[in-house]
Amino acid sequence: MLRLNHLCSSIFSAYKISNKTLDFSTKKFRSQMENYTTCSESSSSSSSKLLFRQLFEKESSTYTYLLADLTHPDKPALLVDPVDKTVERDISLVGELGLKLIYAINTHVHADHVTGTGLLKNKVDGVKSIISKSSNSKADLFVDHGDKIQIGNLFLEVRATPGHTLGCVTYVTGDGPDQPQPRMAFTGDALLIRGCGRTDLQGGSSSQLYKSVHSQARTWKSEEAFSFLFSSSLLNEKYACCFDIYDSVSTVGEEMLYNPRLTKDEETFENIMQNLKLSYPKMMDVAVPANMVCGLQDVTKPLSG
Ligand SMILES: N[C@@H](CCC(=O)N[C@@H](CSS)C(=O)NCC(=O)O)C(=O)O
Repeated sequence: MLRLNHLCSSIFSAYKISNKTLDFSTKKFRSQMENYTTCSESSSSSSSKLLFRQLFEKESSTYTYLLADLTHPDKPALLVDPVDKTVERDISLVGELGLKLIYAINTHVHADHVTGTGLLKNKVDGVKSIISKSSNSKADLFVDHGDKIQIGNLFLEVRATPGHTLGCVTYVTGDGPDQPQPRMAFTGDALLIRGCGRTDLQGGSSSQLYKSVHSQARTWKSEEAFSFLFSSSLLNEKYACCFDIYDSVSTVGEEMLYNPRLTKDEETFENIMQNLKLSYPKMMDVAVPANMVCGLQDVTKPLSG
């Protein structure tokens, strides 16, 4: 409940976006928020019911997300950005909840940890790995901007958000009366809570990241400002000095108002990004090659790509 209160206090205020004031305290929005009280299940007025879990891996400070359609007879599920070190935890949880894991999907080729995708494929029958085509990695299935990933009656839309890496994508829960509300955006490391992914490695570009976020923002309908934003990494300084569990979620609208990097003009943003002075990720030389093959530690099955 504390968590809900935190969300409410940061969200239930009037936000001004593109000269349009959005009232976050509406009755409708409050009732939608109540679906997140336990942070585990979200229902819409439809027959689909989303199960949602945010899971954390301490060493790399990575968030993994578990999503499933609870109303479908198979309870199909997917994991967004699994980590190799926490694969057993993820498999146990999927089993305990009676879910059928069908996809292990990645937002991009990570540099700070090895993806759990390969281990999941080896340990759970039928799991397929997914990554963007533009990542140039190996996987079972590739996605491009505009594609949809179906789990039961729920789906995720794929939105290209390059800039942190060349092939970064954001997965957004579906739009429509039978899809959960508010929508949820899984941004990987493109847009972080009060920050963004670094742009100095892996084909990164600050100008491209700026355009990715702002061009997406222009396409958002006013209600989408309410969408929850879930990243895969925390801002480096946030984790190092003032990590607070309540900062594990934001909204699209909140970031468009308060993100200290992306609310600046493009030139200032590029200047900020050039002067971050972040150290080289500890796992980079191991993680990137492993993640280019979706983390397949022991390649038993041929993959396309
Ligand atoms: N300390 C970590 C790496 C920290 C880091 O560089 N984080 C990345 C995301 S993972 S490549 C990032 O983009 N951070 C942005 C920021 O401003 O903090 C390690 O060595 O693993």
